[in-house]
Amino acid sequence: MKLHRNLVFATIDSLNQIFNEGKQADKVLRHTLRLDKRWGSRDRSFIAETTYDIVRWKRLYAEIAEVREPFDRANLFRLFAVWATLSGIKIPDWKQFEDTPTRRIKGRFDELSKIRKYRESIPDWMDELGEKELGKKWDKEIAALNQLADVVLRVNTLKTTLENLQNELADLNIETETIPGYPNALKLKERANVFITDAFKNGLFEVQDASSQKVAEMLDAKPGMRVVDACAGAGGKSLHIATMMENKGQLIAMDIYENKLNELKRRARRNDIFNIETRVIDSTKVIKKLAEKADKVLIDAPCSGLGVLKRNPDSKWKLQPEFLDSIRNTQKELLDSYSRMVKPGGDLVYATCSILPSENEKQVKSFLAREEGKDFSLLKEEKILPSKSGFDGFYISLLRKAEKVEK
Ligand SMILES: C[S@@+](CC[C@H](N)C(=O)[O-])C[C@H]1O[C@@H](n2cnc3c(N)ncnc32)[C@H](O)[C@@H]1O
Repeated sequence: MKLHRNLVFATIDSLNQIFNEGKQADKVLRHTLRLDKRWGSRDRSFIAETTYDIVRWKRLYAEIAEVREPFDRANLFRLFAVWATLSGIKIPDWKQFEDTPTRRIKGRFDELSKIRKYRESIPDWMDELGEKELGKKWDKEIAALNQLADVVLRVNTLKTTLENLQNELADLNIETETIPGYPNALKLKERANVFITDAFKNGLFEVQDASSQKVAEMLDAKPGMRVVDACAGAGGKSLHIATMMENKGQLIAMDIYENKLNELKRRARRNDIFNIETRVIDSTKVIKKLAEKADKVLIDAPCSGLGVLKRNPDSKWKLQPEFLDSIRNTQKELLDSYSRMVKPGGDLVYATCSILPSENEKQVKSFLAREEGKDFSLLKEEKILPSKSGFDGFYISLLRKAEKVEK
């Protein structure tokens, strides 16, 4: 592969914004990829994939290159040279790459690969936490979380069928395959920008990881029910739930951020979904008003996001251990407070995109032992491990509230 100067420079500029200006990788790339109209899809893939690779392997590459943060431009080129050398790409004779020690890079790689926190390129605290919570399993999970995520679509069954969508995409040379056990999912055989297709613009599918598609399935909302999606965000799960409800009944989508709910409404319109009502949680009244009124409540809780590192490798560097303590506290509060919306005999689904027991089964266990959870019992739980599923790491549990006994 020949390296092109403008693509390498665009990659270096993106890295500078992510590492030195604290910007989010996906936002930076969205902006960078719009900068030059002459770039074709291969050029864009090069910039995006290389940037993500260097973000993912930042600690390992920095250790190999013997550079420390904050990275100046020369250091960013050194990280790039490590990436290129380890990818088997010939380093060009540009002045930025003068004296690149190719042999030393390979030697340092072999040496550092013996130590997990370098091999998997993660902060010390994350490595310690993973081992403490998952023991021997951590090795496999963190390795799986460093693999590139597949692109998975969820078919909008209100507007098309899996077969029709598969054919429509195939006509555009976007080949997909079904995934056994995931009835509405299609996996792209090769990465492609599906967002520019008419099928996407017409709401025939959403991009949603296979594990995430299991959440609405566990909730199993039926047409005509009243359902609350209490942490709906931009509505990834809400859209799926509303689709399963066939637009019949009421889905109340809540979040503390109005802008996320506005995005949800936009997506709902594209999907031809009409039974979602949004509510901003700006006081406890919003929850109280719905006390014991919902057939089903989903708490897709804010979490560490450790299960989705494949997709967001920069969160390895943005996450802080103190955030984890506070988020566990939030999860506990949400379970205690939002579970009150479930009517007797109704269901509560608690889910996270984390693989840490302290955010998952331990939260549920202590909820069931508290006064607030005394009427609930655990019916099912699924711990989706990235090493086994090949998709994101998730935790999903189904709790049922007891019927009221007449006295
Ligand atoms: C895991 S994300 C939800 C993702 C969303 N359900 C989806 O499928 O796209 C967690 C959401 O919880 C929201 N959140 C944080 N604190 C909250 C609170 N106290 N009450 C309700 N939502 C909250 C966040 O804004 C975020 O959108």
